[in-house]
Order: sequence, then structure tokens, then C-alpha cells
Amino acid sequence: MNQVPIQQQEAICAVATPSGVGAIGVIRVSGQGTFDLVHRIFRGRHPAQVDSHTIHFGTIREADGTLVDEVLISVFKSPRSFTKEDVVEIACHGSDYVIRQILKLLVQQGARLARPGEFTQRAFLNGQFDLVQAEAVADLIAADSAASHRTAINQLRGGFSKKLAALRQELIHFASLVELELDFGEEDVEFAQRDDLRRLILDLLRAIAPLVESFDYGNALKEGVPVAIIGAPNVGKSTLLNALLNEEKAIVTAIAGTTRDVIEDTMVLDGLKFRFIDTAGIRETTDLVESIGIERSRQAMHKADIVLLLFDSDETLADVQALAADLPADKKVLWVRNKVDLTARRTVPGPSPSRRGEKSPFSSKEKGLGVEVYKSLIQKIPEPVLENARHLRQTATEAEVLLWELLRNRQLNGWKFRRQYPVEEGFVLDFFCAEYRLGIELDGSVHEETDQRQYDTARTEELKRLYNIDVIRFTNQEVFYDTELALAKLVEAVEAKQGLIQKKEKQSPLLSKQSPFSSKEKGLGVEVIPISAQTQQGLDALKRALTAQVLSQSTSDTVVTNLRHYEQLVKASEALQEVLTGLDLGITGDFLAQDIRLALHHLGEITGTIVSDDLLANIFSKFCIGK
Ligand SMILES: Nc1nc2c(ncn2[C@@H]2O[C@H](COP(=O)(O)OP(=O)(O)OP(=O)(O)O)[C@@H](O)[C@H]2O)c(=O)[nH]1
Ligand SMILES: [Mg+2]
Repeated sequence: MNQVPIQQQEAICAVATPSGVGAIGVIRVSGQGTFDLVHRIFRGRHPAQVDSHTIHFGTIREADGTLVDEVLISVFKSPRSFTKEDVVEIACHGSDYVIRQILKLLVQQGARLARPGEFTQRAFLNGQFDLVQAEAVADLIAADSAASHRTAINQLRGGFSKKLAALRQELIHFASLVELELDFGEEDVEFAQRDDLRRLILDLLRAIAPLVESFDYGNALKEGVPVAIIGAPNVGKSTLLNALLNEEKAIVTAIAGTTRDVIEDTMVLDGLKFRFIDTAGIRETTDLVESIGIERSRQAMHKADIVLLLFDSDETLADVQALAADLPADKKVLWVRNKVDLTARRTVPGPSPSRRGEKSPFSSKEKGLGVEVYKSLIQKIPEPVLENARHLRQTATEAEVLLWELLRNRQLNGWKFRRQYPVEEGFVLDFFCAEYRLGIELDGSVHEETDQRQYDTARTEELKRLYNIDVIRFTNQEVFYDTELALAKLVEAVEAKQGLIQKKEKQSPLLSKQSPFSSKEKGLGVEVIPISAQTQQGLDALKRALTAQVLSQSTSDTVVTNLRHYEQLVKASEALQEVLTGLDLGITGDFLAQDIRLALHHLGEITGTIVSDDLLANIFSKFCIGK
């Protein structure tokens, strides 16, 4: 990247700090003649005569000598600057007037006001970084939550483009081999082994797929994950919105049909940004305004990433069940029972004892019975446990990564598995299927020690006893070298539990009497989160469930957040599919070469290896001025 010859263009200037009054304002000047230009308005040392990366005190004065401000200038000499041109940054007092005066003087001396993103554009053109990184600069400035900041930093450091560049390089190698064949057209030689090419294409597709998939997640991090609060009138949707946002955003009354339109606002939970959407209660109505509102509720439900189905009785549960039936199977849904404060004394248990040693409010009979009874226990997970889970998520072993690739997105028989599921303080299951209460643990060599084995056995028994969770264990070797066998064992284990649960549900008249959940809820076969929007009880568990939904989605280290990258990745993978089809049909090298070139083109457009002026202008125009 350093081979790009540096071109110093005409000098440009702009304020780099936000407008308004602040302690300091920074004006950036870059390009040909910057040092002379600054020297003409700055009384102090000549920027050309000082060392690069040094700071100097002086004054800025009008032509007639009137003092404008006392300033510090930072000098960066080409090529050791952001734009790789000569750069001076003038730090003055942060008044709009002073900044305007200094800009005016610079323009009088021949600098031009910079267009939005022009500094970054020059940095790109001078080979400072590639296009993905340049765009990450804009994202970094706009980042307003820890997660979107992390993504932008990762891209700024080239995490995303390095991966793509390496892939592209391999493909170029093959393209040249195929094209070499064309030179020997008559002689029927094959330099590019078709099997190797197929393998490479498959590798490429496998590498691109998670990037394409990560887009929804990445985009959500930037814009806020949309969460629609859906339910019948009066179940407390607006009360919940207000409780989540910690402000009286929506009107709450005891009158059914209060909310007429969608109301939304964002909130950062645990470093993740959410966009909560309160909607009109859904019911049959003849009121025109209300029916338009209800239509909007339905739209919000379909567009949201996470649908929060809220109910407060069996009747309102039936309402949301009817709505849920319309939702696509892969939609993330949280079932939430509200107003538990009203029924607390009668049915719902108090604070759930999730730790060992604390006494469970359930009788041993109850523990052996249904599934839902335990779910409320597990929702109460202390923050340190979640932290631990997140840490493990980052340092997962390779076997875990492999198994996760096979289990995620309900790939195995449609069963939903989660990764790094915290059961209680200090104990996190590697994988967990909530529906069938089955955990999977992967053992490295440490588990071969006798002590560790005894501990594992004890843990397994305890999980069964306290939480009705069965655990199946695999060694890393099994996962790596006997993957199919491991999966077969897993399927067997899930099916065994499926059979067991169905049998128990038939056999247990006790459940309807003693369980804190109504029989209707039990029939759902899903986790129900009990809350009171009014007293805020259970709200932490709900928040945790929300962040868990999002975190379970982030499977790739590299996240695509940019629509343009996404489109090019989709096009690249389509072109690669064409290559595959071509290989299957045994088409000739010239057609094959064309398809490969097309894929190369799309990959190149992402990092800016291949780029048109229009595209550049478009990308950089979205930057703020001074960047
Ligand atoms: N006791 C109790 N009352 C609640 C709770 N949450 C909401 N309410 C009450 O339920 C009534 C309806 O609450 P809203 O938040 O307006 O309900 P909504 O679902 O937004 O209703 P619509 O906008 O009409 O669809 C109000 O009187 C609230 O005070 C709760 O957790 N406990
Ligand atoms: Mg409302």
C-alpha cells in the first residue's frame, strides 16, 4: 500500500471540532503550500522550519496586525500525516467567531474550504488505508455504543479488509492459471486443477457467507436492534416502554386503546443499542384511527428483529399466540407476562434462587415435572456470570467454533442451541438447547485428570437435580475427528429428551395445580419471562434476555455494517456460484475466467482496489466536514 506515490493537492482547510462553544476548536489545513500559507497569518516559528510532530505557540493576526487569538499549531510533514500531505492543525479557543475568522484568513491566503470527508479521501488516495478503513472512520465518529465502536475500530484496523484481500489474492492466482490455459487454447492443457479450483471457490463462499450473514447484526448495532412491543390493549406495553427507557415517553392510561401510533426510542443496554417500539394494542375495532394504528403495529412486528409478546392473562396470551402464528419461524420472540405484582401472592414465586445452596421454592415433585418451572430460575443470572460467559465466548476453543458452525441458526433439525449459556454463578455450559434442556460440554485434555472427571460427574448430577438439565460431553478430538458420530450422539440425546418431555406433559395433572404458570403458558413450550412493568420487578431478567438474543447472533468476529459492502459481497458470492455451476457443467476456460473476473471485481470494489470516481465522491460526501 505504501507504493502509492503521494500527491499533494491544493491546500484545504476546515474546522475539525463540532460547532458551538467549546474549550478549544481545531482547524485542520492540508495540502500543497500549507506551511507557507499558515506562516503568513501565524506569528511564531515557520512551520517548514520545525520538526514534524511538534507543537508551537504563537498568535494569529489579521493583515493589519489585530490579534485574533493565541493558538497552538501542530505540524505534520508529508508523508507522516493523516492525509500524507503537509498538515497543520491550529488549536484555538473554541468560539465560533474565532474559528470563522481564522478560516477566513486561511481562505484569503489561498486555501479552499474542504468538502465533507475530503481529508479522509486524500488519505485514501495517498494509500494511507483502503476504502473499508476509510469508511470505518465515518462509522467511528458516529459510534454511540460500545458495540458499534468496537466494530468500527476493528474495521479501521483493517480486520475486515485483510480477510478479503487474502481471499482475493488466492482467486487472482487461479484466474491467471485459467487465463494461461487460454494462451495454449489449441493444446487442451489444464493448468488450473478443476478440483482445486472448486475447493477454493467453496472456501471462498464459506468465508463470505458469515460476512453476508453478519450484516443484519452489524446494521442493528449501528442503528439499534429494533424490538417491537406487541400485545392486546391495556396489557401494559406503554408502561413497559417507559420503564425500559426510564422516562415517561408514552401515555399510559387504564383505557384500552390509549396508544394510537408507534412510539420509539433508543437505549443502550450492556453496550448494545436497542430501538424499542411501543405499538397500538391489537384488537378488532371499528375506529378508523385505531385500525390504522393497529396496521402499523403489525408492520412493526414484522420489521422488528426481536418481537416482545406481552400479555397479562390467559385471554391476552391467546391474543398474542394468534399473532405469533403469523410470524416466520426464525423470528426472535420473547414471551413476557406482565402485571405479576397483581398475582404475586397467589402464584408467582419471589426472587429466584439460582445459586447452589439456596432453597428452591419448588417441591421436589415440581422439579421433576415440567420445563417452564425451571426457566424462571435460570433467568435470574447475576451480572458477573454473564461477564464470564462473554469472556469465554471470545476465547472459545477451535472445537467449540467448529461445533457452533454446525449448530447455529437451528441447522441441526431446527433445534435452537445457544453458545456459552450461563446456568449459575461460575458455571457456564458450552452449548445449551433450552427447549429440551440439554447442555453440551466440550472437554479439552484437562478433563482427563481424575479430579476434574469427578468434578464433572458431580456437576452433571447437580445440573440434572437442580435444573433438570442433562449434559452430554464430547472431547475436542471427537468433535474434530468424529464429527458425524458426535452429531449422531447429540441427535440421539435430544430425541431421548423429546420423548421424555412429551410423556411427562401427558402424565402430569399436578402441573396445572402447582406450577406458577397457567396451563395455557405451559402449552406454549417456550420460556416466559414474568415481569411487572409498574414495580420494575423482573425487568433485569428481561434486559438480559434481550442482550442474550443479540449476542447469540454475533458468531463472526468480523461484522459487516456497511450496505455497500454487503451488496458487493452478495454479488461476489453470486459470481462465485456461477463459477461453481460452470465447473459442474464443464464450461470452457474463457467463460470460467469471465465469471472469476466478475467475482474479483466485486471483491475489489469493497476494499477500493477497483473504484470509480462517482463511488468515491458518493462515499466521502457522507462524512462530516473536517474529516
Ligand atoms: N398493577 C399493574 N398495572 C400495570 C402494570 N403495567 C401496566 N399497568 C396498568 O395497566 C394499564 C394499561 O397500561 P398501558 O401501558 O397504557 O397499556 P398498553 O398496553 O400500552 O395499552 P394500549 O396503548 O391501550 O394498547 C394502566 O392503568 C397501567 O397503569 C403492572 O405491571 N402492574
Ligand atoms: Mg399503550
